[in-house]
Amino acid sequence: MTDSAETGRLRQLGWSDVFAEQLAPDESDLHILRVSSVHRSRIDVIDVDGAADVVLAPNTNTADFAVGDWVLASPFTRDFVRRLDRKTVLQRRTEGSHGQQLAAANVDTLFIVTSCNADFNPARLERYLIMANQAGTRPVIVLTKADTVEDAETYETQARALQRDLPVVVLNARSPDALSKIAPWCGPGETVALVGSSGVGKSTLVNTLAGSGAEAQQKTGEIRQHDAKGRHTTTARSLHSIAGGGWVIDTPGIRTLYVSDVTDGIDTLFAEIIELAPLCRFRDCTHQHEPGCAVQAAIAGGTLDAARLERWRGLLAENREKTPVSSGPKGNKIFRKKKY
Ligand SMILES: Nc1nc2c(ncn2[C@@H]2O[C@H](COP(=O)(O)OP(=O)(O)OP(=O)(O)O)[C@@H](O)[C@H]2O)c(=O)[nH]1
Ligand SMILES: [Zn+2]
Repeated sequence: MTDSAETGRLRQLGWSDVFAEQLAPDESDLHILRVSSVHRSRIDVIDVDGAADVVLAPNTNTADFAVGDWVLASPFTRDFVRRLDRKTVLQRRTEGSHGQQLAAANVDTLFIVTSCNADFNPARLERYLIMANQAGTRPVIVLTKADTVEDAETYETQARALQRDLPVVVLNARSPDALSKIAPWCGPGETVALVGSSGVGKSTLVNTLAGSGAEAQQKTGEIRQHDAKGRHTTTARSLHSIAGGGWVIDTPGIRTLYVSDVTDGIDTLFAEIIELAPLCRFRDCTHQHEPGCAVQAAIAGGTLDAARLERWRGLLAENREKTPVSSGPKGNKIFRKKKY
């Protein structure tokens, strides 16, 4: 087992008990590494001292790795030994196939970025929230371009209503104080990622997070290394250190992700509807026309937004359509019509 000073340094990299508990006694001497980028035939890793090395077996499928993963390697040969189980994993559905592509692993907080303008779209934000819930990451809504509107509070109120206890941060991504507003989620050892449409300010925020100091530039900038043929290559790292001590994962794939097989995430997002359902008179109530429906009663009473119920239905239907039958969502039965 690594000594406590070493463990303290590993924690700066995002290491936690969830990973330490996975180490077998005979693995105590192995090199602990974090994946900083994934390429077609190799992975880049870092350790507490910066860029490190790992050698994958020939023909390893690097699609099984994600930026943010923890891996173990032999300290002598640098040979890859194994990948540790993930705390959280963000995946994206690949277009035209049923496969899922890994976007990032072990992300603690997902910043869902949108602007105080026409980009603000509750239905799309709900999709991102579902994805974060499903992945096990903590979602935070970041409302950018607050400096361009008079009524930022209107957007903030709408964002807060999307999910219970949802943190919402309103800022100008170009202003230096943006960092202090998102700092609570970016402390030492914390890993964050950003999603959102083009132009909402994700790059601006990543730059703000990385800071502008020489050391930060060096840490987050491009890294030079030898490729398989011994040539020097320059590659962009996807795991950037944050000025406050945390890490931001910024891979090309992560910025736009899709909804699929996310039943649990949907249940969390629409918790107030899920909690009302058992109060309906009929156990298999579809919440459309049945007498004694607690969901319809909440809409009539003004405590539940009818549009939200519709979006819940739409997302469940979409999820059912996109999810392979073998792992079908348990929520399907809600849609099975029954004659009374
Ligand atoms: N006024 C103002 N401008 C902003 C703010 N955030 C971003 N911008 C500007 O909006 C433009 C787009 O910002 P980016 O950071 O490139 O957006 P992005 O989300 O990274 O976009 P993609 O790289 O296309 O995904 C830039 O000109 C930014 O300077 C903000 O909070 N206020
Ligand atoms: Zn009902």
